[in-house]
Amino acid sequence: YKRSKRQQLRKPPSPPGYPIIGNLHQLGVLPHQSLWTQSKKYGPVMLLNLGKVPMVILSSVETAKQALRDHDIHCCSRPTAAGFRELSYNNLDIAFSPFSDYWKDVRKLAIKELFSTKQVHSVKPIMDEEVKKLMDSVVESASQKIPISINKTFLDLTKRVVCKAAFGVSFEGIGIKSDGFNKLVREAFEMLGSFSAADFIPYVGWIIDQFTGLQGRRERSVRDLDAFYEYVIDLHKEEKKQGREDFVDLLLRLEKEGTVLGNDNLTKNHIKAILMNILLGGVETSAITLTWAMTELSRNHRVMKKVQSEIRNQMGNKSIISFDDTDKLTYLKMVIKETWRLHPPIPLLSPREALSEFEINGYTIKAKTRLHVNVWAIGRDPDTWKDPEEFFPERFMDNSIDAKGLNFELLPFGSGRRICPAIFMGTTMVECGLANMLYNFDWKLPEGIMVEDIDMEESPGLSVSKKNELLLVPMKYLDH
Ligand code: HEM
Repeated sequence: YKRSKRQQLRKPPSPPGYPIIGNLHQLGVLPHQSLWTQSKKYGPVMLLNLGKVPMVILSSVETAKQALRDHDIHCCSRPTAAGFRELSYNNLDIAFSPFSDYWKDVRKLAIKELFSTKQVHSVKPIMDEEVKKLMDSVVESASQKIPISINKTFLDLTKRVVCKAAFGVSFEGIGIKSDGFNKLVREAFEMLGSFSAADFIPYVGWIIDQFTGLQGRRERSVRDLDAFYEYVIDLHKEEKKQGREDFVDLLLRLEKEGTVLGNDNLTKNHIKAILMNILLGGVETSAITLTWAMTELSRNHRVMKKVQSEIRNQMGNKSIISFDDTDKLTYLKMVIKETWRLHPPIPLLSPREALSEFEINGYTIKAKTRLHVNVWAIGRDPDTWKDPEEFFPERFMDNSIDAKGLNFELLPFGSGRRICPAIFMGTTMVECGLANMLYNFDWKLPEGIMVEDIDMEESPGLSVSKKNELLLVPMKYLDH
């Protein structure tokens, strides 16, 4: 009986690998790209063996739907991995915690207290103030006709908003230099996205991590982030603040009240782990989207002009566009969706782990298999999208595809039980940041740079940002 059961199992196709390491060497520096190339040969359900760990890559709308909708309950856990474990104080956060009562409770709490529509609305004054500061600084550069780094400008905006909203301090109040802070966040994302040999090769993997320096980098990243959380928490304990309760105040209050999540009492480590999700989730993903959007617009003059005239016609003579003004900006929303199609900030989504056996396309996915949905590949699939390499926002005109996790063609926020809980907050920051930059300024390339010179190279990590700086010269559109 056992043999006949085994014969019924159909393994997904796999590229050939080496003994011990399996397919580990085939991941490359940008795994979403190399896995996309492999999936063209081996199909939309592909099995790789990373040392001892089986990993399935799903690369089509249909297979993503089967996993994240039909079998979500079978694969809504997260695998343990050295990077996730160390950065999340042993999986005490939301994003990397395995499926458990603790995860259910902490996610519920976050949705109610941190990411609700009401909370996002309470952040509106902060967002308006920070956007205004950003516009003032860009006006300076415009008056001197000097190019600015779009990557840094947007990262500056999102970190200022997140620091104020979540940690209650202005960014300068944190005491880390701007570049140091950017590095801290980028390094953490690289550590989260790195494939650590210790996770895949028993007994000797850790030696490889020591040898490659990965272990040292990870320890440094954990230490630096920990110092940052300590500083922010101490600041909150010292001060008797008036006014709006920020995320840290709220978590400290819940700790004091003896809140229980799953079987755990909320402790300082739980708070730090949750702050890690807010910091990393909140700062980079939105800034990455904004930078790619400006990059695509700089390469597509027609789309740039069209979106600017929509914003300028609709907004009249405002000085700042608030996030509740963006409802009418339908073409802007299409531009953002098109950016997410070609440049999803987390191109392989965060990994899932199968809790029990199930089937996709008739192939057996065994319990404990690690799953990744390659949303980057889905966005470029010619069976789903006409001329997929072209940046053409109008493709969203005659359909109701949105990015909220129900249309499997476009999954920048994932789907199912693990979907990003902060879709509203993320979308709001992106729409507001982009609308203001396009409304207040025209943009041109620096002297001697042609459109063909704009590169699209990506930087590795769990989230994938534009590797090189996009430099653009702002020109003030109107004096309000
Ligand atoms: C444009 C902005 C954003 C994008 C594209 C994005 C994308 C994602 C993706 C792809 C996931 C994994 C979904 C899955 O596994 O199916 C995720 C999870 C998550 N995101 Fe976001 N995110 C954004 C903004 C934010 C913000 C602003 C925050 C918090 C302030 C945040 C917090 C989280 C958390 C806590 C999770 C873990 C959910 C869980 O595992 O239960 N994200 N996000």
